[in-house]
Amino acid sequence: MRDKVTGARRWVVKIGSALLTADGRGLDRSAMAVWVEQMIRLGEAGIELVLVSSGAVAAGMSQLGWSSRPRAVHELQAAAAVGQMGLVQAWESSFAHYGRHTAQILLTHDDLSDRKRYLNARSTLRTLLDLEVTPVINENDTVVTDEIRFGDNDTLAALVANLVEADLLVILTDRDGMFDADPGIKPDAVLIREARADDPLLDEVAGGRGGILGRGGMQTKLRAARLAARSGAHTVIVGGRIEQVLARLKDGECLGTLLSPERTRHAARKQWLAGHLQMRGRLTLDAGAVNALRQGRSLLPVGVKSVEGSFRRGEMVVCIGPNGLEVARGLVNYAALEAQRILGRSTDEVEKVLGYIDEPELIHRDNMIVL
Ligand SMILES: Nc1ncnc2c1ncn2[C@@H]1O[C@H](COP(=O)(O)OP(=O)(O)O)[C@@H](O)[C@H]1O
Ligand SMILES: N[C@@H](CCC(=O)OP(=O)(O)O)C(=O)O
Repeated sequence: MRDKVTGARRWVVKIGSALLTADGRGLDRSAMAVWVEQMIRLGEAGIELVLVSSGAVAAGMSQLGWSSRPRAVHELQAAAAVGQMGLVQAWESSFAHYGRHTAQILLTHDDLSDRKRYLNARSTLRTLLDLEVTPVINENDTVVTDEIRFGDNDTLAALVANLVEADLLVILTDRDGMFDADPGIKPDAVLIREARADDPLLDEVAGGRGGILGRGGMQTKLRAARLAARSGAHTVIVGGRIEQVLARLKDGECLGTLLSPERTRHAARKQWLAGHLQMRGRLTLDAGAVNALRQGRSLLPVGVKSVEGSFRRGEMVVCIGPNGLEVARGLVNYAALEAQRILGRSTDEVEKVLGYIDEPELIHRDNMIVL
């Protein structure tokens, strides 16, 4: 029984090219339908799920009648642009059987390293999850080069897991999990059931590159598990063709390889916030807001008495109590000029003052450390 898996409420599921495209013969729609059925059941069990789907290049190659993966990046990008259409259509129509919608999100790593774009992507994803729409994410292959060359949706999936604060990253692939050697080279290799993501011994076993369609191999999956672990998420690398794989994972069956983080999600997030960012401004709060923050709630504009500094959306600010002492720090949802205009205002008034509303919170509790 894996309680970290059965207890996970937010999952990121990544499906690699090799699986999705039936080893190069176009999209495997029947396999997609089987995963969708399981994802729908997970949703019914109260799990929020984000899908990271590769397969655009492979689908495009088959639509264009190409039998071998091109080397030139512009050809890969063209194939991805063609294939992405079919890929999202296939997901959408499969979810539509259950009266559910999907949403296409194309991201690059740069989008997630810029704090403003990071927050924007995060609000969109949160909103989609609230609307019970399944986001289907792929790399924005038209504008990336290295990623498309190396096939790195594993890393993208891990960054998405950090972004949405997933509890669990499930990487579905064409093997049953991570073996102690590449099973393509050593047929008697043994499946690793569980390990710590940071275990250095794993570097040796994950040495090989992937197949002709998927490109990352186990190396990128291991790196993804380590990245996901930074925000406290567990990763399962598991065979996507195993019958009812997602449902059985949810039920706690020991399928695939479970890679665990060294820290809890809360500790990981705190460390990330504490270590990486420079303070750009100060918000002075009233006593009510200080209490709310101490009870684990978000900071609303209504509890803010003054704003100092020239910060932008997504930057780090410090929150000071009425006694002048620091209470919290966090990533702010509004730039300084806007924050000035909405301080002391109720949530209803924010939209009237600004003419729009990004988020009701000035700092969301997930983006804050209370001291
Ligand atoms: N230690 C290992 N355990 C399992 N598979 C491995 C290992 N090392 C290398 N591989 C290779 O990685 C491949 C899966 O990666 P990849 O082709 O990139 O798939 P995907 O498209 O699912 O990302 C497997 O088919 C396997 O040959
Ligand atoms: N983003 C591209 C390539 C990503 C890729 O190859 O990833 P993977 O198969 O998961 O190793 C695509 O959709 O084809």
